[in-house]
Amino acid sequence: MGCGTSSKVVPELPGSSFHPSWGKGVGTGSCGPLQTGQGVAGHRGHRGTREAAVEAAQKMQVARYRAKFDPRVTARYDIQALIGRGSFSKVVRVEQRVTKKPFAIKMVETSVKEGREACESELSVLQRVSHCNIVQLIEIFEAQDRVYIVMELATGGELFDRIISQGTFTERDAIIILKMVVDGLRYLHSLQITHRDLKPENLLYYHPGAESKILITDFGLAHSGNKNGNWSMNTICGTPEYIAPEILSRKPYTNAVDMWALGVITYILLSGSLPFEDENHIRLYRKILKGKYNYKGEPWPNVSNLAKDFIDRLLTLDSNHRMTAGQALNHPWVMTMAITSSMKNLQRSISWNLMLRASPNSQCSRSARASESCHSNGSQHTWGKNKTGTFG
Ligand SMILES: Nc1ncnc2c1ncn2[C@@H]1O[C@H](COP(=O)(O)OP(=O)(O)OP(=O)(O)O)[C@@H](O)[C@H]1O
Repeated sequence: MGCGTSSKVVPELPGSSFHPSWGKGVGTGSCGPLQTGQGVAGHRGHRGTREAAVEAAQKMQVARYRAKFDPRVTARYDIQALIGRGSFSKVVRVEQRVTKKPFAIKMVETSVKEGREACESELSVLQRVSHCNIVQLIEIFEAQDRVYIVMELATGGELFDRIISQGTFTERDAIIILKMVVDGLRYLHSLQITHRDLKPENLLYYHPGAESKILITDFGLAHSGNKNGNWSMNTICGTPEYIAPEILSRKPYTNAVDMWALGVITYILLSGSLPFEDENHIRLYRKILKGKYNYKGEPWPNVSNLAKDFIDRLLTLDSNHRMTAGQALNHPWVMTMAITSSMKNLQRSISWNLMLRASPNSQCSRSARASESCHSNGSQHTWGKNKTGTFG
C-alpha cells in the first residue's frame, strides 16, 4: 500500500513553476478563486471589465470541472472552485446541496498505479482516524477510474502564508502550532500510523481566524502498521529535505521518521530556512546522513537554547534516541510555552529568509526548484515538493 511498490513516483509535470512573488493562489488551501482568469485580466484601470472577465473564466472552469465529476457526486455537492492539484488528484471546494455546508473533494485518478496506491494509503488512514488536528473524512464515492474523497475543508491557508502575513511571530507562536501538530502525530502513532510525508505544505489552517486549529493533511504516503505490532517499514519514500537518515541508509524504520520531519519543520518555523539543503539530492542526502546542521545567521542568536534543544532532540541521527511525540509534548520548551525564552519577534528574519528562498536567483530558491515537482499551486515557499516513492 502507499508507496510500497512504486518505482520513482511523481514525475515532473510540464508547466511546473516556482513563483517569486508572494501572492496567494490556487492550492494554498485558502480556497481562492480559480486562476485561469489571470490571462484574461486586463489593465488595473479597467477593474470592472477585468473582474467580469475573471468571473466569466472562473465560471467556465467550474463548469468544466462539474462536467468531469461523477453525477452521484454532483447530485449531492455543488462544485464551486478549484483549490489545487496534486500529482494524481484535483481538490475542489464544494457546497453540500442539502446543508449548504462547505467541504473539500479530492478527486484521485486511480487508473495510474501510483495514484491508486496513494489513494489506498490515504483512505486506509482517513477511514480509521478521528482527531481535531487531522483532516476528517466525510464520505467516499468510487467510480471506475476515480475516487472522490469528501473531506473537511481547510480555508485558513498554509502555515507559512500566515506567518508571512502576520506582524509578529515568537517562539510561543511556534509552540502553539507545534503542539497541535505533535498532538495529531501522537494520535497517529498510537494507531501505528506513520505519515511519512510531514512538511509545511501538508499542514493547513482550518479557518482564517487567529485561533484556528491546524489540520494534518495528505496521507498519500502514509503507512498503517499491521495488527501484529510490526511497526517497521522498508520502503524508501518521502520528500527529500524531510527524509530521515535511517530511511536513506535503507534500514528498517519506524514512526520516528515523522519526528525527524517535525525537527525539520521546527527548524523552518523558527528561522525560515532549511536545516539540510542542497540543489543536488545526493549531496543533500549526504548532509542528512551526517546530521550536520547549524544555527548560524539570523534569527538564531535570538532563539532560545531550549528551542534549539527541542530541535536537536528531533534531528537526532539515532532514531532510538530521538524524541517521541509524547516526549516532545513534555519537552520543557513546550511545557513552559517558552516562558523563560525570549519573546523576541522573529517574524522579520523568518520572512526575510523565506523571501530569499523565493528570489529566482538565490541558491536556496534553485534548490527548492530542483526538488520541486507537480507544483501547480501558487504557494511560493515550497519546501521540497518532490515526493519519492523509492530511489535506488
Ligand atoms: N481538505 C482540504 N482543504 C483545503 N485544501 C486542501 C485540502 N486537501 C488538500 N488541499 C489542497 O489541495 C491541493 C492539492 O492537494 P493534494 O493532496 O491533492 O496534492 P499535493 O499534496 O499538493 O500534491 P501530491 O499529490 O504531489 O502530494 C494542495 O494545495 C492542498 O493544500
